[in-house]
Amino acid sequence: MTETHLTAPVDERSKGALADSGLRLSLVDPADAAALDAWIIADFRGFHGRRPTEEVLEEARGNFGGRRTTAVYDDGVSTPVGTVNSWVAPLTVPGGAALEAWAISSVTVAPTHRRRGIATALLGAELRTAHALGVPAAILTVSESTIYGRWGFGPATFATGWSIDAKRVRWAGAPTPGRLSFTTPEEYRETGYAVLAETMASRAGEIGLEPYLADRLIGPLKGDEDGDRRLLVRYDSPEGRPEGFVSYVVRGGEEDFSRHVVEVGYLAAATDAALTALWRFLLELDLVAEVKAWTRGVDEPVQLLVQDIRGARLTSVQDHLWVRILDVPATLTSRRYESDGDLVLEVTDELGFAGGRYRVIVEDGEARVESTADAPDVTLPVESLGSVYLGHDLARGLALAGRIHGDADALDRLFRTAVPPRLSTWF
Ligand SMILES: CC(=O)SCCNC(=O)CCNC(=O)[C@H](O)C(C)(C)COP(=O)(O)OP(=O)(O)OC[C@H]1O[C@@H](n2cnc3c(N)ncnc32)[C@H](O)[C@@H]1OP(=O)(O)O
Repeated sequence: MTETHLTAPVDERSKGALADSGLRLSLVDPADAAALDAWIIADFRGFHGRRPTEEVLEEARGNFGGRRTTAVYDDGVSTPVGTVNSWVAPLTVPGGAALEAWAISSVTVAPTHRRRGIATALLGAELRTAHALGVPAAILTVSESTIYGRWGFGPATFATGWSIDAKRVRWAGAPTPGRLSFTTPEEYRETGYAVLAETMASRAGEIGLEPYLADRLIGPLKGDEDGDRRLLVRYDSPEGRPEGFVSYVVRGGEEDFSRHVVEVGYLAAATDAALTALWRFLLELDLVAEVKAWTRGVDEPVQLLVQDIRGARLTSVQDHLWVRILDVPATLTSRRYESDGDLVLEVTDELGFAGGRYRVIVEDGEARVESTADAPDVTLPVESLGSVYLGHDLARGLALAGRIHGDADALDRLFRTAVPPRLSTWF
């Protein structure tokens, strides 16, 4: 039987390193409810979440069944002192293909055991396992931007936050035909999966979502404090085709009933018509003073959709998806390019997965990648290659920071895409 992320054995090197510190690295059997519950409790605690109720645990056990779940145990301590899980997710790359990527989540180390190398062992194990299985890249979204560079990850997409003064802005976008209607997660789930799949496939940087990640966007999970306040509105084209939805919560209004605040949970739009219609719906809600949204793209057009541009304020821009390339030829040939070119890249990789000198020849938007001994045009660490891989315009800044050497402009021309990559959710 071919090994998969679920069946590959635990990484011997990390197991040995942890054993030297009296700790035990082990996979959690998804059928072992008690072990999985203890892992979930440790995971929630690691992110300062509340202790999960029985109902939340039951749901989470189902959600994590398809993931490789790894724990570090300090024998005698009832919950794991380290957690991580992983699965293989389709990452949309420029041109629209799906690259198999090793998605990593739930990296936690108990505060009682921090800074003893547990995360180092966990991340090393993940990367070696992914590499051994032939998965060409690893991806994650991060709690802090200071953690993952050391393991060869580079920030590859950025996410924006918005605050829109709903009393100030007036719709200035195109007409929005099509139909909006309230729905419920139960009623909409299957349709919502399809809309999400289309949305995710339409932009580099998005990932195909497991049912759990999709459910989280369509409707509340158990234990969601806002579960009974969350509203769901669908958009269907004039022809009746489902193309988008928005979930949101309305708060406030206590002081002044005409000044509620709308918090957008998620806005999915497979088409521009869905995007504009859903923004318009949010901005024109009565009794609302402010609309807040997060995890939008760096090219979110909302300012251009209203008359008073300053009524739509960008409140945050932050690194979001981080990419770790494990196989340079496989990743570079899977995406498309918007101009042709020929570049020799010297990639350095301290962890030894992806280092080497590669000639990248792009013709008609498709790349061939060959090992070469020719002089490099560009020398860069693997994390910088991860940063430019999905098309973001980061090459110049990385060159200024000394993290790309050589002809960064040529690298930029070859790798950058007209539409920047985006990841619109967390995982
Ligand atoms: C994909 C995700 O899941 S993102 C979520 C990450 N998890 C969290 O934010 C939860 C709270 N934090 C934690 O659980 C832990 O602090 C972790 C997982 C971030 C780090 O675990 P530790 O076992 O303490 O890390 P470890 O001892 O292996 O440290 C490795 C190196 O990273 C550094 N490091 C660890 N955490 C951080 C941090 N938050 N910021 C900066 N550097 C860090 C260490 O100083 C060490 O550096 P060195 O090799 O130069 O000495």
